[in-house]
Amino acid sequence: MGWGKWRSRVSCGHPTARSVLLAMLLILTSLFYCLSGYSESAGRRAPAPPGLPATPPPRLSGDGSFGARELPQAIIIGVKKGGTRALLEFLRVHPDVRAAGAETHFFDRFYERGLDWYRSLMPRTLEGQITMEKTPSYFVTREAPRHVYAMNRLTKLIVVVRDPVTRAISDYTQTRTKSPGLPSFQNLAFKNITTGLIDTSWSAVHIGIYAKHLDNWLRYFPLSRFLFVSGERLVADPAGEMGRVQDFLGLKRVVTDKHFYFNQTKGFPCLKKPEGSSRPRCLGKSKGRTHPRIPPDALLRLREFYRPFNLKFYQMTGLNFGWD
Ligand SMILES: Nc1ncnc2c1ncn2[C@@H]1O[C@H](COP(=O)(O)OS(=O)(=O)O)[C@@H](OP(=O)(O)O)[C@H]1O
Repeated sequence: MGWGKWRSRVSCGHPTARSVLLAMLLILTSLFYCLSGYSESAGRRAPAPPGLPATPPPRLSGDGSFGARELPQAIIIGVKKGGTRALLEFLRVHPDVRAAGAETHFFDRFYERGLDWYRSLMPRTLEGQITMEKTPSYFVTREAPRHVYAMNRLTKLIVVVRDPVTRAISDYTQTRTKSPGLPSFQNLAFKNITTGLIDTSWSAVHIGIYAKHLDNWLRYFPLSRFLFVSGERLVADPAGEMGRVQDFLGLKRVVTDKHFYFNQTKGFPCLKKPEGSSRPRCLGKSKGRTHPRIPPDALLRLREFYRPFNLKFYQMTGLNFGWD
């Protein structure tokens, strides 16, 4: 069959030629849709099926590093000299915890700098990791609960508490390290040593009135939002206390007794493998200082002073810390 004849057959609409043409058209059309559909899904995110959230954007930051900085979901708010550094360092061993290393003091000193500034201090986190920070002065700062509430009323709050008498001596020991000429502990703790009148305006004494500070926080947060960690048990049984903390934070119990050993020289539990290191490490020299000897009658008077506040604190928290 010659070219002319073929052409005339096609143009004349011969049935065989028509079906061949139709088949070719169909193939071409489906090929076109296939190709255009492919390029669409490669270039754009497919819409989420009804009722399901759209695929979250990848947590890649502008500079290409992984994760995003988030505001903390949990904060160690106190207390100063309670064992807050130990707790944070123990938590950082957990792969799902990322924490700001230094105390940020956002809610007590730098609140006017705003939440974006605060967020910028946080480490990057991946999906499923929680962001934390510790600033022990929050617990005794009047405005702190209101500020934390304004950020997120569901923030989890951890308070490491320690016998207020030992805590006061620890606080004093730290101040004396920085100012060697400081008067004696009893000189500062008592308005009048003979009458035994306590100077509650001295911060080392004031911080230990836990019931009073907790009262201020309870104006904003229910008790269920708090976890009270015993500073004494954190030393005597770090793994046990860490179990409670991980449960409270909704974390798998990853940090266990396998992570700790008791360092006889330091007199404290230390980490076998701290975050980012494969070598054992204890906390620095500023943690676990030798305390000065305080006269027994001064200690006794101070214990008497704290007793009713401690009992109130046990009642408020439903926990007996055994300080009396
Ligand atoms: N594992 C371990 N290693 C060393 N120290 C430990 C540990 N666990 C708790 N502690 C106690 O922590 C006390 C210091 O508390 P903080 O970290 O809250 O102090 S601070 O407020 O941040 O300055 C610190 O107080 P001092 O003993 O008075 O120095 C320690 O008693």
